Amino acid sequence: TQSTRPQRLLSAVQKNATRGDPCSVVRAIDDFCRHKEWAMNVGDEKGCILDSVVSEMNPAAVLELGTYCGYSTVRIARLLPPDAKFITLEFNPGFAAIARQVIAWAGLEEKVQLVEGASGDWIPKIKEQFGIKTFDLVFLDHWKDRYLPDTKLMEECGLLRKGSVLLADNVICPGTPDYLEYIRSSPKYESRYFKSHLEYTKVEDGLEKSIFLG
Ligand SMILES: Nc1ncnc2c1ncn2CCOCCNC(=O)c1cc(-c2ccc(F)cc2)cc(O)c1O
Ligand SMILES: [Mg+2]
Repeated sequence: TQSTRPQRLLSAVQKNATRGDPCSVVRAIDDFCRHKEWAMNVGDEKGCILDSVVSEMNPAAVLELGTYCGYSTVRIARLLPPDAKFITLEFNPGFAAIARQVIAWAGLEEKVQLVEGASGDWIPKIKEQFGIKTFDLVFLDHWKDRYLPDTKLMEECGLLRKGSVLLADNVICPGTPDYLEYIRSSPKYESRYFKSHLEYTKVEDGLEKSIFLG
């Protein structure tokens, strides 16, 4: 039977990366996506911006919306302090199955809780299910038309505190116009755009970093 692109990406990790070495897993995925098959990981260029945001925050509680193959999950988890809580939500069971194996190859399965399901269904249940009060950092990288409704949902569910950071991928390509309009005009957020490129291409894209002011 035909393999899927995520399966071929996992094979490239298992072939070229060292078990237990997150950086080699990140490098193997970037090499595969740059030289073999493009895939919608945040990539190396935007990944460096993600790394700097995570490192400067040293977050105790992180939420990722949209795991895909686990590339950004590994990038984030490798930088977290030992007892940090990190939840990543993936809707697609096929993607989730691959991501679990990529995260395990990096040796980070203890640091990440991968939950399968839709963000809109899970966000209201996170507090009770995982004993999390608020998130210090949320990385939005799922359906682009879910960024805005899910941000409002996180506000309503009290998952954000003064100083919580939302970091949104793809605000230019594919684009999240309603989210950008809301977050940049809302008095509840202080936003900044980090100009970059769509992963593995010369097309413009960027990350929007927004601090919740409470
Ligand atoms: N827990 C959840 N709840 C709800 N929905 C969920 C979910 N978990 C997953 N999903 C479903 C959506 O997951 C994938 C979303 N990501 C993208 O679509 C994406 C697309 C491009 C892209 C594609 C083609 C181009 F030509 C140019 C750019 C680039 C990117 O960097 C992207 O991130
Ligand atoms: Mg993305």
